[in-house]
Amino acid sequence: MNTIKLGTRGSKLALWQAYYIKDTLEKGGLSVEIVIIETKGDLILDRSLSKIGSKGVFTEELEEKLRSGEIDIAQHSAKDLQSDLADDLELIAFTEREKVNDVLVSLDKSLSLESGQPFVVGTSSTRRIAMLKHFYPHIQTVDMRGNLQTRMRKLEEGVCDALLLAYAGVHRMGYLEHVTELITTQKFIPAVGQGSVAIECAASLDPVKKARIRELCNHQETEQQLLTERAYLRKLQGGCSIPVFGLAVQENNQLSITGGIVSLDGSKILKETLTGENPEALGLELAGKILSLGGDKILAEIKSQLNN
Ligand SMILES: NCc1[nH]cc(CCC(=O)O)c1CC(=O)O
Repeated sequence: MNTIKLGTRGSKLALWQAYYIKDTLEKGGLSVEIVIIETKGDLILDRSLSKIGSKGVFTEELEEKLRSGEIDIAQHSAKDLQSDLADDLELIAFTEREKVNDVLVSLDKSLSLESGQPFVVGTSSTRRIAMLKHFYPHIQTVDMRGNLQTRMRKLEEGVCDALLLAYAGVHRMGYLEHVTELITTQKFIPAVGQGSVAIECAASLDPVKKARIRELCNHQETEQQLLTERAYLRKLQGGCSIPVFGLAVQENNQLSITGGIVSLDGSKILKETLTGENPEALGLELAGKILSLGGDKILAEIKSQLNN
């Protein structure tokens, strides 16, 4: 098989993920060349993602190069991927998910959300801001965009007292020593897809290549979880800027998902758990339930607030 061209963003986190995929494929005897591609999301650092608005700010340029054949596959944090993929693109693998939690990162080891002490958290995720308002109203937030190194630098400069981040990214970047609290998933349910790396390709990619890449990189349990969560997200039409959350797990051969939505000010939260067999059907069923319980109103309210 000729060399696989793997497209990736150029941030340190993206490159960690790209080398992780490259290693996995090379252990299986394939050769891989990494191709770095800049995306809109990497360029626009002065506006929060919810305000840039367009879907796929981190994926569009990569997808164009999949279509043109300049690259064979692209890697993304599964969490950053839109839930509705175009018909000519496919997700062929989801790597084994690591710890899904959000974590508090601080240079002050004593800081914790549970302690009740007030402090300032840097984040620009609408989900994290709304969840903080709901569960930890004593916490103030400041907007914090940029890649993980930039955020760590701002933390060091004292722009905030702590950051709220995905364990997965903190682990990949080697910042675990600064984690002061692992936030329970009883409260903070992660974003759909958090903790897994997804591999995307054009539907037209050589089926032999596709099958081999999938065989080497896909983790079946993770895939079932992500298909469930992504079906949920798709029906709610939540891009990454909507505070929708969802976490699927397998227990005793049963698939279950807990997910919901929270209003931007944290005042309203809906959360339900459902069990089922088929990932797609289960995700859609949860979305139907959340929408019918008032999620439709919360969603409409969020969309009008984000457009202002
Ligand atoms: N939104 C940016 C982003 N996309 C993926 C990760 C972390 C890695 C992952 O969840 O797989 C992060 C950073 C964060 O949210 O803290």
